Amino acid sequence: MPSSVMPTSSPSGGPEPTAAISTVGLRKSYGDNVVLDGIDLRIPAGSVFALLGPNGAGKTTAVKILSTLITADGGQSQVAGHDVVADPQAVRAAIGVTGQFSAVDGLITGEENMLLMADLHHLTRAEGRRVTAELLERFDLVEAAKKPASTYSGGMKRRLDIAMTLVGAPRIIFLDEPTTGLDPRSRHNMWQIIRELVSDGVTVFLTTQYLEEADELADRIAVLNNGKIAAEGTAEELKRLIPGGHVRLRFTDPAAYQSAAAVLREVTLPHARLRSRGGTPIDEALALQIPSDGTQRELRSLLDWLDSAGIEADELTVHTPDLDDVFFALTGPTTATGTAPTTVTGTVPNQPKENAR
Ligand SMILES: Nc1ncnc2c1ncn2[C@@H]1O[C@H](COP(=O)(O)OP(=O)(O)OP(=O)(O)O)[C@@H](O)[C@H]1O
Repeated sequence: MPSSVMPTSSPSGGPEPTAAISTVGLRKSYGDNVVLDGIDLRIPAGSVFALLGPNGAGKTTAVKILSTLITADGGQSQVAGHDVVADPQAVRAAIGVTGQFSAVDGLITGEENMLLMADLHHLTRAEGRRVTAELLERFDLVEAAKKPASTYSGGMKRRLDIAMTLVGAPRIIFLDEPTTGLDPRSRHNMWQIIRELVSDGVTVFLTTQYLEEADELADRIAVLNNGKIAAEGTAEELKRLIPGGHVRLRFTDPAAYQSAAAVLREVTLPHARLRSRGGTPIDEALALQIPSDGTQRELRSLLDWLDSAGIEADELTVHTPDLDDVFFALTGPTTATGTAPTTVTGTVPNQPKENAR
């Protein structure tokens, strides 16, 4: 299993872009719990960086250190060209932070929340009103502006939270799990907002549990595990690190499924869960998974083999590795708890060599 840290230098060999955020040997422990065990990061200005990791990996801890909320035990960090320990005020002036727990005060209106933020940033009254009006418009909150924030939906609250973060026009924004708990539409809206921020030149440091989110947004992704960066690179680079391609055969007839599974030795039948709805047996997991790199040559060979073995699936899909595969491969089996496989894995006997890994 790959565990090396990928190079962060510019692949073109040209001069490296200015780093908005960089860390060298960052360390943090709570008692015996070593949370960050020497983290090196270099995040170019104007890019989106996603920090992935299982629950408790230390993502929020990293955000807190870089945003000067807590101090590291060792190592160095620079944000917007300022050392976080030597010059925390300068760092704070350059950044915005939207945490997992909203800064929105539910008792006052959205507009009042924004004006409060403008006061905190020492904007004049007129400037505060101008910025507030502009941001409420931009985040589609004009209609709700005069209503107490407690009446807002989760997506509206999150938009207000980001709008409040932008009052100070930060060049670097930390978004700690910005879409947790949002429905798919609100999540896509938030992604659009993040893309717009980046097109304005803002650097985004994102932590997320959603691998799809990192895939959609991030220029570079780092996977944090056991206190270290297990891998770092673009989504494509990370996907290439691990084998995970497979062909999935799905059956609607349990008997056809079982005879195919018998042919594909080493199957684990208990994974196939038979369910009954309204008296009709429906098996959502009548699926077999066969390792494959998805090339035309391999697929042709696999189809020939399936024909010769008398296996006829109702659906055949080709899967290339996704970030889920990367995440599970790099962060170990314990993180897969609760995600019991819905497929069974078999090897194809007597197949041409390239089909059986
Ligand atoms: N103030 C604290 N005192 C003691 N331990 C802490 C403290 N803050 C965090 N930890 C521990 O540090 C580890 C990392 O926590 P952190 O919140 O950074 O993880 P995370 O990757 O953000 O997790 P999640 O995805 O669940 O938010 C956890 O084991 C957590 O229990």
